[in-house]
Amino acid sequence: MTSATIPGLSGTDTAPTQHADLLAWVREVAELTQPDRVVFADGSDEEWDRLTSHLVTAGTFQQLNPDKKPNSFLALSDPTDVARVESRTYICSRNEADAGPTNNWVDPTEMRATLTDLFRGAMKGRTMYVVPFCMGPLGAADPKLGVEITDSEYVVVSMRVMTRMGTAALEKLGTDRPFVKALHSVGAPLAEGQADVPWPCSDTKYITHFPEDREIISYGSGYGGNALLGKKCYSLRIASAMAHDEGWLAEHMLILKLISPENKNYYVAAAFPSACGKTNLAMIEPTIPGWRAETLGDDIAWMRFGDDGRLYAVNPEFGFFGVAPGTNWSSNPNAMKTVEAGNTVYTNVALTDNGDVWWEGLEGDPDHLIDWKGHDWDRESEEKAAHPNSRYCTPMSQCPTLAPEWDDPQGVPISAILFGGRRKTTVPLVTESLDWQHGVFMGATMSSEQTAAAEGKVGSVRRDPMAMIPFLGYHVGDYVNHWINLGKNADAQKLPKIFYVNWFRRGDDGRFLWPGFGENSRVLEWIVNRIEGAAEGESTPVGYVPTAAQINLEGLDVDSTDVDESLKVDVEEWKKEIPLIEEWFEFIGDKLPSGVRDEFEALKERLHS
Ligand SMILES: Nc1nc2c(ncn2[C@@H]2O[C@H](COP(=O)(O)OP(=O)(O)OP(=O)(O)O)[C@@H](O)[C@H]2O)c(=O)[nH]1
Ligand SMILES: O=C([O-])CC(=O)C(=O)O
Ligand SMILES: [Mn+2]
Repeated sequence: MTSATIPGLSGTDTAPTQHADLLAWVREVAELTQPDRVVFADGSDEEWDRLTSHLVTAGTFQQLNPDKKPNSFLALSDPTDVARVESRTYICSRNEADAGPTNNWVDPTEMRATLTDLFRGAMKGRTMYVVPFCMGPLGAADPKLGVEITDSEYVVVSMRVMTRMGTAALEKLGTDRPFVKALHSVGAPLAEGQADVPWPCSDTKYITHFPEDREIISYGSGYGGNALLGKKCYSLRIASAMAHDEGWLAEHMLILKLISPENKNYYVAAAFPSACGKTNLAMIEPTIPGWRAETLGDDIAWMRFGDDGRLYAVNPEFGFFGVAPGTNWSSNPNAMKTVEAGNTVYTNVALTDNGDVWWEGLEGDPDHLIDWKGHDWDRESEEKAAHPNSRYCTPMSQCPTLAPEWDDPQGVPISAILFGGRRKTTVPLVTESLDWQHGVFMGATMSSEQTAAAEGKVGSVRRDPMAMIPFLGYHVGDYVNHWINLGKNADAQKLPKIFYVNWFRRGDDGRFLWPGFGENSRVLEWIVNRIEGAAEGESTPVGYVPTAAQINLEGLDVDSTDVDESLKVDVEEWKKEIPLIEEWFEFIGDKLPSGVRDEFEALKERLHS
């Protein structure tokens, strides 16, 4: 096929690919959506400059002061388009039963018909970008490719930061390699002569996944996980379905490398729900002497067993899309150094009078700001200057603690898996599981208070299996069973040990009982020592939990009774969890594996004996 048959691709341009399926799809989408022009994104610096200049002219971006934040930009979104929209997110599997009780489902034929209507003419007045990308190292034997078609320049520049995007990915596609189709529109066509708004989007939103077809279609939102389709949509929802079929794991996990005083490396993967501390832990600065940490990923891990029987993890991403509020030079200096290096897109933070950015929790005490809604803000203002889910989008390569092996297609062998949520009560600072099956039970029943990362009531507790509830591409019962089966088929000696952590337990007055952040290295040290058989822990009804005396608290300036409280296993509090877990298991239904039910019965017995 020649490029001339792609409507909108100018006659003098030729499509930079011979991939027949890709060209056919591009033509089909262009015919349906009727953009003014079609552009293949190459990921070059020249393209970045052109698109960021365009976004500045359009009012979407403000260029930040280059002395403070080189080559960096601030975007203020439409106030209705600030987070993932779980209520508008669908898993359109062929059979409703395969989507399971945690997902919205619509019959795929019906959903495609709805979307076809919405996409008809949806890109009028806009440019349609064809964005080839690769999740995970380009050097992988079987690179995981995708192409996002989008009418948002904001998405193109963000995808360049977050994924291996452009010519290199297009070359990997060759003429016939399979790829995930990821179609996106902000859903705001422009009539002839109609002026654009800085943040086009639609009141109608659909974030849809067709797991059997390995396809994503997203309409109406320009923000984060709704629009950067390589991230949650591909690397978790679609990839979790691939992983289930192919015997691997696609997880909502950071990947961290710990280096002990003896210079031994330990790789840890940790699943916490959105806005519960993954990015912070991924970039931890240990406070205990002799320990160092390096970063491999802050949000997503793909894990598969190696020939040696160990579980290896790679991070499919290329950048960090981190929560800004609370990030500062003391809580997360490495994130600060990463963004200070420039080349960063900030969304919904506040603008200072000297062209820098500010958010709640950042150092400095500005008198005056432009807040995330574009209004004047001063210290008397009642509204927050930055949206609680405001984000920075920044290249991983700028992270000062980046592990040298971050781009290795082999991945890194995982020694420990951490699950953790945000719980004010009940859940101890750290608990070691009895074995893999018990660890899977912990993950399957983990719970957390709702945060601002998705729409919904902040603070209410929900069950969130392995922090995957918004990101499962199939039935939650089948997912938990997949975890059980991987353990059954593995060499138990080589499986990572599973731990449950909670940095967020609180005292009566609402204060955090544990200082968290860099001090979490003390918990990590205990975990590593448990792996080495070199630390004590108490056997409790919920698993092995250290006493305050069993973790290294040297030099820590906190009330020791607070540490005791953070580690307490209160049997009466745990008994109150039982009906909640019961309810959760009923909700999952028949597909819940029997091994997990056995663990529940055993827990009940231990709590009552
Ligand atoms: N008290 C306490 N707060 C923490 C700790 N670690 C992170 N936080 C806070 O939790 C919030 C979210 O932290 P992040 O590290 O950005 O969370 P995340 O899991 O990466 O979130 P997503 O990017 O949405 O998936 C921030 O406000 C942090 O300041 C901790 O150890 N203790
Ligand atoms: O997906 C997003 O918009 C941001 C994110 O990382 C999350 O919410 O977990
Ligand atoms: Mn994060």
